[in-house]
Amino acid sequence: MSAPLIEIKDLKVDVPLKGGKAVPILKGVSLQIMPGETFGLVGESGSGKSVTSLAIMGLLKKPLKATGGQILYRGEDLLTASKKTMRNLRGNRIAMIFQEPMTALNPLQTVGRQIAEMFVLHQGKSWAEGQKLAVEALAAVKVPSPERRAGNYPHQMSGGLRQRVMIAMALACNPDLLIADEPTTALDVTVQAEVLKLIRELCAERGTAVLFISHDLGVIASVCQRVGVMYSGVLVEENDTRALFSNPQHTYTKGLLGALPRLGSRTADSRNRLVDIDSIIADRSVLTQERYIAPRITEGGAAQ
Ligand SMILES: Nc1ncnc2c1ncn2[C@@H]1O[C@H](COP(=O)(O)OP(=O)(O)OP(=O)(O)O)[C@@H](O)[C@H]1O
Repeated sequence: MSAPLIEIKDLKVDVPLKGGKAVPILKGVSLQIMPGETFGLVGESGSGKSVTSLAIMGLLKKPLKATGGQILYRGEDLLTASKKTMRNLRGNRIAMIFQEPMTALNPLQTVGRQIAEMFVLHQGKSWAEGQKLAVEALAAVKVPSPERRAGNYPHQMSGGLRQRVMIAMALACNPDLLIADEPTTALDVTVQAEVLKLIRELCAERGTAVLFISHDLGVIASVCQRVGVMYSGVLVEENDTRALFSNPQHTYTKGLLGALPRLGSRTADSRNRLVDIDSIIADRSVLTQERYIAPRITEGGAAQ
């Protein structure tokens, strides 16, 4: 089995308070993402999914503070890497797309120029070459009439097209890892399905690993090979997607799956009702004390 691309070991992130106390945000998260693997992080709002991804990108801002653990990328600890190293990695080797492309795109520049800039800054191309590559990148994400569209400003595009532009920018330098934080949450269902298909296909073609963050189990199931379930700053369960969906081990995961309405099956519990997670367990703090991390199964069938 090859070495992990990203290995997070016992990552702790706090918000320090006056008087030396701190609010724990991540309480010792450990996970591995293999080269080319699509890893999903699922969990309710506030469970720590975005903070985990910001830590990988080196973008934790005050008051958030990494207070322990390691984030190894090809063996180098990103928590102690220099600002210069992180600048070189971001956008180039590790790229990110967000829920709302308008917050990441510059409203005053054409999308063609913004994509071209990736090639100029990270690959030393000339602007003329960058513009040509930008049109090719738009074509690769299936934007119709890419040459004409390269001259559009972000506000002249639909939400779905803007997300395609973000994907084109993120994949411009063929990163090793794409972090996708709720990339389709703001899109309507048909556009969402197209964008998910695009991410899946492009990353598989290029061998790009994906850390896919979502609160939507259906989306995770359609994209990811392996899934981690976060609850209150703890990775409470991790398994291959199929195994996790067919045989959830952790009480919270069972609750999440029980709360999903399913076509073709009227019952989520024996009384035809969807499960309310709060009704499963009265004291939610108990949930973080339980963990189930399934070993990875290698191609030969051996557990690691
Ligand atoms: N800048 C900040 N200052 C203080 N607390 C923060 C900050 N950013 C995040 N938090 C806290 O950290 C916890 C985890 O937040 P995070 O954004 O990672 O959750 P999430 O699982 O991504 O949720 P969502 O799906 O809503 O984005 C939350 O309790 C949140 O309030």
